[in-house]
Amino acid sequence: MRKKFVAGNWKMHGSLAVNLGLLHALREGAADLPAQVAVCVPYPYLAQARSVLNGSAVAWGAQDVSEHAQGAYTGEVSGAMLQDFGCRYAIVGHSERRSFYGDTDVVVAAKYEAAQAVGLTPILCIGETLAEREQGVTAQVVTRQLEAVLDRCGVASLAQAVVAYEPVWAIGTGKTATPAQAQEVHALIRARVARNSAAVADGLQILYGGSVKPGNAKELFSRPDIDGGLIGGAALVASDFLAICAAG
Ligand SMILES: O=C[C@H](O)COP(=O)(O)O
Repeated sequence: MRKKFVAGNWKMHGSLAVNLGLLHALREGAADLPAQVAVCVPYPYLAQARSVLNGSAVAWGAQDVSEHAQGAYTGEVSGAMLQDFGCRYAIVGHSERRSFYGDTDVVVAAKYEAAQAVGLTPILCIGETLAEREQGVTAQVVTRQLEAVLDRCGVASLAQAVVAYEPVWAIGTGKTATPAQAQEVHALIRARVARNSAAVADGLQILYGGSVKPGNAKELFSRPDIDGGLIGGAALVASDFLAICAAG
């Protein structure tokens, strides 16, 4: 039986002052929830997340990681540095990284590998754009994105990873995929992994991301292949995020 997992992705939001109240509210509010809970914060706030969340039920992580272990890569942050700050997770392949910063499938797979090399759990984001959905190529797109990682790291690596299906057209738009639409793609992802390993597919947490709110979380999370959510905007409001976590 897979445990539900709800992760917040703060994106480029926050300040030391604003984060403080949010982190303390999560520390207290998530104490007795059955779901696993994590927040992925901007790099400068990792120390603050560690300081407030250490010893709590809430894990923390980063929103990206370099594919390089170390060296002359100005502006990059390595997996080992994230480990230094107690991170458990690193998001890789978020559609905003893919579209704004040119992260290709190959780069995303390299980042996934770099995260795992230091013991971080990558949260691998995959998902189609609106144009791709309208062209009827959703299955091909998510399969291609997943296979980039399968080809590089093998199916066994997914036993130490989380996948997040995030249809790009649903991110920050208020347009949530219907539970049936999301379930269909989640089942397809799990079936593709099962072609390589039924056991890994069975244990794999596949999160849904894209305009998840307190009002739609329960219905989404009740679908058999939806194991929780990767939450953007609603993760910035403690009561909303905790309500979503409680739906898990
Ligand atoms: O990583 C989170 C997703 O991009 C979802 O963002 P959203 O909940 O604001 O739509």
